[in-house]
Amino acid sequence: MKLAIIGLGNMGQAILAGIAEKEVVPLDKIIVADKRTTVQNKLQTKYSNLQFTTDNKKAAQADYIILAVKPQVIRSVLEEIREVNNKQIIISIAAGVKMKLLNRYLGEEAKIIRVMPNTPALVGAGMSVLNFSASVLAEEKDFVQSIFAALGLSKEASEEDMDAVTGLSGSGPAFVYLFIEALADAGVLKGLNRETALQLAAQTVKGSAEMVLKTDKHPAELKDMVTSPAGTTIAGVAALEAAGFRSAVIEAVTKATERSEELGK
Ligand SMILES: NC(=O)C1=CN([C@@H]2O[C@H](COP(=O)(O)OP(=O)(O)OC[C@H]3O[C@@H](n4cnc5c(N)ncnc54)[C@H](O)[C@@H]3O)[C@@H](O)[C@H]2O)C=CC1
Ligand SMILES: O=C(O)[C@@H]1CCC=N1
Repeated sequence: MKLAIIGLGNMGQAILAGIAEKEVVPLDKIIVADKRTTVQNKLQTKYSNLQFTTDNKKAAQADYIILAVKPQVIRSVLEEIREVNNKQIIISIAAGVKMKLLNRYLGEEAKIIRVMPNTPALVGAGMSVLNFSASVLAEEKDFVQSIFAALGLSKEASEEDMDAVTGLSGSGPAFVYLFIEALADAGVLKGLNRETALQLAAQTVKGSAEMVLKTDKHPAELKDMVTSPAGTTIAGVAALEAAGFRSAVIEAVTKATERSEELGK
């Protein structure tokens, strides 16, 4: 069994790092392809057993092929690999790129899996959402699920949900980083040193997220637990509400979802 990753940018490298860390696929069974040879130098120093190529057709001989190129270049890569590929499993992580388009290039019977991962996969804390074409066999599904489960949480969704998934968990890390940066800036404004402020901000977000995931409590209940009558927190919550924090976040996910829909056209 051989795995290829085509496109070793931010997300391709995050997936590779997660696979290497968890040893879910041995590195000597992985071939990676990118047009940039500078990526090769960097990756070969880091992972000595990895096979690297600039030839997508060579990578497309693998059994499972992860396409981690941008939506804007995926058509040209599909053109290249479709000459080689016939019964392999194609895993596309491209935002907005629909099954219909992938089928147009690879055939109606092609085994295609759409996945929307996110960059925290790099540290084993990713969120990946998978959508399978009907022709993918149970054991193939299991194998691909095992890869993404090793990178964090993984779950299945219908294709119609994939744009919203992209807007929320695909793009979401960037929104959360903005929040962390803003928390840290506020700490600095109030006299904390930058290093301390950033650590406090990141651990606060991590701990709060774990409370949501590990307790059965609704976020509103968890918020109420922090919010003492006439205390500090309610003063801050009121300021966030006055500034339209919730509607700004809803608008961010809505715009990201709409952009994913656009990329699919
Ligand atoms: N960055 C993220 O957080 C996430 C990205 N994605 C999806 O992952 C894909 C890649 O995104 P990023 O890693 O952010 O982009 P990126 O620009 O960092 O990486 C793309 C890589 O593809 C390479 N490339 C370009 N043309 C190529 C070709 N013809 N053949 C082989 N390699 C080629 C580039 O050299 C680059 O290394 C996109 O489709 C995006 O929608 C999905 C989930 C999250
Ligand atoms: O910004 C993007 O288009 C990609 C897809 C989801 C996260 N990053």
